[in-house]
Parts: sequence; C-alpha cells; structure tokens
Amino acid sequence: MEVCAARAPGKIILAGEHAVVHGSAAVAAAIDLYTRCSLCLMPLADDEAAATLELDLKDPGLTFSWPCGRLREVLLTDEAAGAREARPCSPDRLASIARLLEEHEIPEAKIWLSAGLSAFLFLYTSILGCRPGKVTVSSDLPMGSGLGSSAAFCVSMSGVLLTAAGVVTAVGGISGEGMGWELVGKDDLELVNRWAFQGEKIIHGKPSGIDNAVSTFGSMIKFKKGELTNLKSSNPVKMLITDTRVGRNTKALVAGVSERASRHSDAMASVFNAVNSISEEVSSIVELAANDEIAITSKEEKLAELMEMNQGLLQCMGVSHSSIETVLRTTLKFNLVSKLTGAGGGGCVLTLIPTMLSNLVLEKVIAELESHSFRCFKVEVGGQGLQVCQGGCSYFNGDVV
Ligand SMILES: Nc1ncnc2c1ncn2[C@@H]1O[C@H](COP(=O)(O)OP(=O)(O)OP(=O)(O)O)[C@@H](O)[C@H]1O
Ligand SMILES: C[C@@](O)(CCO)CC(=O)[O-]
Ligand SMILES: [Mg+2]
Repeated sequence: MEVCAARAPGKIILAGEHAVVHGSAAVAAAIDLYTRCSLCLMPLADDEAAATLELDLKDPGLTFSWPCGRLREVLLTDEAAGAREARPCSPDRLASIARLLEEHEIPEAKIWLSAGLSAFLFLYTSILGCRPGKVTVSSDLPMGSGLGSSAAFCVSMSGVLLTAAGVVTAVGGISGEGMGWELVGKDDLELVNRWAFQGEKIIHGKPSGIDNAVSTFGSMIKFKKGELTNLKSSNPVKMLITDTRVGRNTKALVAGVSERASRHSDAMASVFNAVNSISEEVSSIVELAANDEIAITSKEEKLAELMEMNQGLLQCMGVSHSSIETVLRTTLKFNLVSKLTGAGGGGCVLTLIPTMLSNLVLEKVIAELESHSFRCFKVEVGGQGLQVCQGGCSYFNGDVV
C-alpha cells in the first residue's frame, strides 16, 4: 500500500475579483487554512472485480466508491493518457462522468458537491487511470464561501495524484513544521497548477486561474490575464475574515457578472477598468511597504480607501448581498473598512485590521459580528502554497499525522 498526501491553502482576494475574469488585474494572498488530500494506492488485486476507487470526503461526511471495472466501461479508458501534460475535460468525458455520478444518491441538500466530484473523477482517471485507490479529503476552509475551497481542493488533489504518479517530487522540508510536509520545485508547481486549472474549469465554468495559482504558489500575488507577479511583502497586512454563512456558488455569480457585462458593455468595461487601477495601486502599495518606502499607517489608510472603492464597484457588478452589507455596517461602527472577498453573493468578507487597533476593540468587533450568527477567522496572510508528503508520512484513520 503506497501512501502520499498533499495540502494546499485557501486564499483571500484583496482587490479585483470578477474583474479579473474580464482581463483586469487582481491581488490575492494565501491564508493558513488548508485542504488536505491523502491517497492510498492499492495493489492491483488478484480479484479484479473487487477493485474499487473510494473517495472519503470528511467535511460533508460522505463517502463514494466506484468499481474500477465500471469506470473503465463508462470512461472507455484504462491507462492514464500521460500526466505530464494537463488536458481539458472534453464534453463527452464530462457527460460520461455525469453518468457515473447519477449512479450515486447524492442527498439533495448536498447536490453542490457534484461539481467537486466531477473534478475529482476527471483528475484521478486522467492522471492515474482506473487504478484502485482510496482518497481522503479534509479541509479547514468553509466550502463555497469565497476562500478558494474549490481551488484548494483541485490543487491538493492534483498534487497528491501527480506525486503518486511519480511526476511531482518533494524538494525539502519546511522548517519548524515537523509534520513531514515538503515543498515542491517550480516546474512541478507549474504542472500542478495547470491540472488544477482544468479541475477549476469543471467547478467554476470560466475561472480566471487566480485561485488555483495562489493556492499552488502561495505568497501574495498580482494576477492579470494568466500572468502572475510575486509581490514581496515584508509586513503582511492583517485581515479579519467574516463568513456570513450565506451559501452561494461561484459559477452562477461569475455567469451573472458576464451577463450584466453583455447587457451594458460600455458601463461594465469602465467598471472593470476602474478595478484594474485599484488592483495596480494595491499591488504597488504592498511592494512599497515591503521596501519601507511608506509608513505603515499611511499604507493602511490607502489600502482601506481602495478596498472601500473596490466594494462599491463589486456592488455595481451585482455580487454584494444583504449579509455582506450587514458586515460592512457593523465594522464601520468601529471605523474599520471591509469588502467582500471571492465571488460574493454571501460568503466571506475581509476587514482590514490596522496595526494600531487594540485587541480589546478587535474582540468587540468579533463579538458584534458573531452576534449576527456570522463566524470570524483571524488568519495569517501570504504563506506557503502546495506542500506534499511522500513516503514517511504516517496515515491514520484517513488523516495524515
Ligand atoms: N473539501 C471539499 N470536499 C469536497 N468538495 C469540495 C471541497 N472543497 C470544495 N469543494 C467543491 O467546490 C465547491 C465550492 O466551490 P466554489 O468555487 O463555489 O466556492 P469557493 O471556491 O469556496 O469560493 P470562491 O471560488 O469564491 O473562492 C463545492 O460545492 C464542492 O463541489
Ligand atoms: C470571482 C472570481 O474572480 C474569484 C473567485 O475567488 C472568479 C475567478 O477569478 O475565477
Ligand atoms: Mg472556487
């Protein structure tokens, strides 16, 4: 039994969501909340008929299993066609995957999972063929809330599958972590990122690629038209994240903005253009601050103003929500600025926490937000991207320890 594992972080978007799908710049950073995937590759059984592919999703608390023979029959494939090149999922293959999913009873209340399941079946069978195995997924991220859970799912899944295929290798440990997690070299990260993007396409429809890029490479990045610039940030900004717990779906929100853009093309082009300028300014402030060319309070004031402007433009795009407005009003009472992060429509909101804000005030803000039944997270911004654990990692009850 071969065991390996991977973990990939969620993200926040400081500026530019939605507009980035239409070619504007955006700024995003990894956060220290992870999705972990572990994989046990089973030996090819003597009893062919008993071989299965199992998926254990810890967060929704559901397990799925497919006989390998059935996968071969429906997908008309056995061998993986080569993991070194990421390929898109063809409409025919997506239709075959949908047939495999119809054979499972997914509870109506959890039907949103089917997009993630399709991405899983596509990535697994494309990278490893129809080999028997057991994949376990667990996550710190709220699903469907704007913190990039779909990207962390696709990146950690691609990472573990490519490691098992022997295509991606670990390059060394992470100091102080002691958990067996290791970093991955640049070329391998590029390959993981390309596969994860194909998975995101199944979940999102038309992703810009920013979420999988920041989850793969970590750190803080500027992203524009598929081009990624690493932002050096010596003094990472402090953000409070509030999950409104209002469920939404990125694919539908992205499609809604595109429809508005086709109805009002000139007006929306101006909105996207304004967002582009905001993101460019945010990225240069982050870099100036890293070079100590700007005082921290002045940096925070500028960022707060830009976040406020970006939120106004996201309202113009039609992706705010009454729960988001409640967070904005609540934090404004404490003179704090907030904006939605990710696709909006509910989900998570970012609040900039100035360095000078006392812990006492911060705790009051959190208490007031939580009195609305929202859930707050204090996160570290700008950390590592994908990490893998290859042999030597112990596997216990589905968790890598
Ligand atoms: N841990 C997980 N287990 C199973 N499926 C998951 C997991 N994480 C994400 N998914 C899949 O991703 C979908 C959520 O993706 P979606 O893009 O709508 O939200 P998000 O990625 O959390 O937010 P955003 O795209 O705005 O950052 C879920 O409905 C599910 O299909
Ligand atoms: C809404 C969006 O801009 C960010 C979602 O985190 C979609 C995308 O860029 O793929
Ligand atoms: Mg997503």
